[in-house]
Amino acid sequence: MAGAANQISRKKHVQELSMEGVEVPDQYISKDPTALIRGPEDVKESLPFMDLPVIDFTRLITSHEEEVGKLREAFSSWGCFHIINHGIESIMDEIRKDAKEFFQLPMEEKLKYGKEPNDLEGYGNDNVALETQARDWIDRIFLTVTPQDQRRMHLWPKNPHSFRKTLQDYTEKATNIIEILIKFAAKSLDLPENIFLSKCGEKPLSHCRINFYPPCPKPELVFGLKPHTDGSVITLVLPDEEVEGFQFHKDGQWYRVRPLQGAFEVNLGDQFQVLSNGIFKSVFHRVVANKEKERMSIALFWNPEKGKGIGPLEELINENRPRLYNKVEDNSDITYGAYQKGTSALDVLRL
Ligand SMILES: O=C(O)CCC(=O)C(=O)O
Ligand SMILES: [Fe+2]
Repeated sequence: MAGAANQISRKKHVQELSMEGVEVPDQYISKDPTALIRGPEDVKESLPFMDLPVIDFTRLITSHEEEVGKLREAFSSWGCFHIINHGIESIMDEIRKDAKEFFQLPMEEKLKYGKEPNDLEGYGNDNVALETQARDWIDRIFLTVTPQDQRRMHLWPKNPHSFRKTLQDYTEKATNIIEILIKFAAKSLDLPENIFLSKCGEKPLSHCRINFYPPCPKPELVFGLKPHTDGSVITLVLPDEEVEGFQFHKDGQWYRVRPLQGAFEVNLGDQFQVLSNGIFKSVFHRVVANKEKERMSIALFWNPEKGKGIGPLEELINENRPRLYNKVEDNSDITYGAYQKGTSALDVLRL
């Protein structure tokens, strides 16, 4: 009987489970003793808050020295920070509105853009590669954004009718911010501004993931997203403005983050750690579920051109700082495999 019940719930999306108010199904509850958390007791309200560094984007792009210094510090000892004064507040509101509307549509409408079971792209829930691994308490839309000729347009929602255009406008502006941050990251190390970008090739690969975390009756048993580092160079996250949930790990401790109105959150990914020969640090982070409230975030993952080998910049290798990582030809398989196993891609790349 239990098996049959599992079969049924396995097909359901988290949003349906949440609305039906059923018990949290087993496959969402972590049982793996080697998982990166010890248990729900270190997840919840007992954790301290920590404000992330706040970078003023307008001050940064006018090469305000103090702001460039703050960026370097944020990249090298946090791997995670907020940016304000970025100038794209109105399109932020639009994409939030369209994405929320999509998740409110009837299931049969959303399933028109549904992903295939072993695919990542489209609307759907968490894929797990291992039976022992718990599913994340999340539904999402995952789409390739660039290169444009690799978009799978049949998976881009047409409902609400403005969705495609809004996503196009939003990701274009968000990409611009990411590329400026990568330039200023180089400047902050006294390197030519295009040095990282040019290593990443002409056709960066970017994916957008709209993360929708429905309320969970027992949030202490699940993760919205398990602890992980992003495999990207940089991830620009449009966080939920009202509902907290994002947590990060620093100096041996997990911290909660309060939402900051109008801000983006930037996560430095593994590939930037590799490119910078370990000067910049990718951030270990996770998302916890909420008992009463749904939460939504929109992540834009920016990666090098597909097949472009990524290794530490020669300029950042010297006697005092020997090469830390191997060059890797295609990081995406390593990253995804590592997430599924609950390990870090950097362990695979480290010399
Ligand atoms: O929901 C969030 O705040 C973070 C999302 C995230 O970490 C991801 O999509 O990789
Ligand atoms: Fe992430």
